[in-house]
Amino acid sequence: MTNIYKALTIAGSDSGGGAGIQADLKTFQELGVYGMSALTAVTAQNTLGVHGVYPMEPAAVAAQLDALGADLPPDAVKTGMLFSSEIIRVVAEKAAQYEWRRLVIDPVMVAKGGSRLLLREAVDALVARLLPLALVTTPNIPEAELLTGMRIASLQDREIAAKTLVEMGSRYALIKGGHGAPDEPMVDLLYDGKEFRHLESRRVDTRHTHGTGCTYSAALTAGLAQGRTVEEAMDTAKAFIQAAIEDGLGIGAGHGPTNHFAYQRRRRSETHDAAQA
Ligand SMILES: Nc1ncnc2c1ncn2[C@@H]1O[C@H](COP(=O)(O)OP(=O)(O)O)[C@@H](O)[C@H]1O
Ligand SMILES: Cc1ncc(COP(=O)(O)O)c(N)n1
Repeated sequence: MTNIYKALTIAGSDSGGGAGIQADLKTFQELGVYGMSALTAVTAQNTLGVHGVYPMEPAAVAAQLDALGADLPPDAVKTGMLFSSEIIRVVAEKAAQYEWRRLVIDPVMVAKGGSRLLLREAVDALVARLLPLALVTTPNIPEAELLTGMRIASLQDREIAAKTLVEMGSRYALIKGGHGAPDEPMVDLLYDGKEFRHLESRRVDTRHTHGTGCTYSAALTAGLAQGRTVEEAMDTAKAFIQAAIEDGLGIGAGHGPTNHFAYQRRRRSETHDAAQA
C-alpha cells in the first residue's frame, strides 16, 4: 500500500451503530480511508430513540486529540455530536493547535427522535469558536436556522443562510435538503463565498434514515482526506448517501440505519457486469 489517508471523527457513540462515531468509521472504511475517533459522549441508542446520554470529561476529549495530534496527524477531521460548550472549547483549541485545516463541522443538535445532542447554551460556543475554523459546515435546515437565527422557508432563504454562515467564518456552507417539504425536489446547497452549487437528488420514501447526516459528512471528510476538492468530495458523498438511503436497512423496530455497504456493493456489481459484457 502506498498512501494511507487518515480521517478523524470527533463525535458521540451510537450504540445502535447507525449514526455517530460508528457511522463515521464505517463510511471512512468503505471509502478507503483509515478511520480514527475521539469520543465526546456515549449514547444508549437504538432505532427507537436515545435512551441515555453520558458525556465525556472535556479532559478526556483533549487527551484523545493530543494522542492523535502527536502521532497520527489526520488528513481531514469532522465533528459530530459535541454536547457541551466545554467540549467545543477543547475541540477548537486542539484544531487550532494542530492546524487541522480540512475541518468539517456537522453541527449535530437534536437526534431525529427529539433528544438533545448539543445543549442549548452550547450553540453560541459552536458559532464563536468552531465555525471560524471550518472548511465546510454542514447543517440541516433546522440547524442552519438555529446557527443563523433566521427562518428558512424557501430555497432563496437557504441561500441567504449559506451566505450568513460564510460571513460567520466557515469557508464553505453546505445546507442539506433532507428536511425540505416532501413535495419539493430535494436539493443540497453548497456556497463557497462566491457561487452557489445546487445538488438535486431523488427523495427516497423511507423511514430508515437514522444517521443520514453523519454518514454524509463522513463521506465528505473521507474525500477531503484523500486530497479531493470540496466539490469532488461532495459528489462522492452524495452518491454514497443516496445508495445508503435507497438500500436502507430495516433492522430494529423503529427508524433503521442507512446501508453503509450499499455504495461499494453497487460499484463491485457494476465492475462485475462490465467484466461479463
Ligand atoms: N429521504 C431521503 N431520500 C434521499 N436523500 C435523503 C433523504 N433524507 C435525507 N437525504 C439526504 O441525506 C443527507 C442528510 O440530510 P438531512 O436529512 O437533511 O440531514 P440530517 O440527517 O443531518 O438531518 C442529505 O444529502 C440529504 O439530501
Ligand atoms: C451519537 C449520535 N450522533 C449523531 C446523531 C444524529 O443522527 P442523525 O444523522 O440521524 O440526525 C445521533 N442520533 N447520535
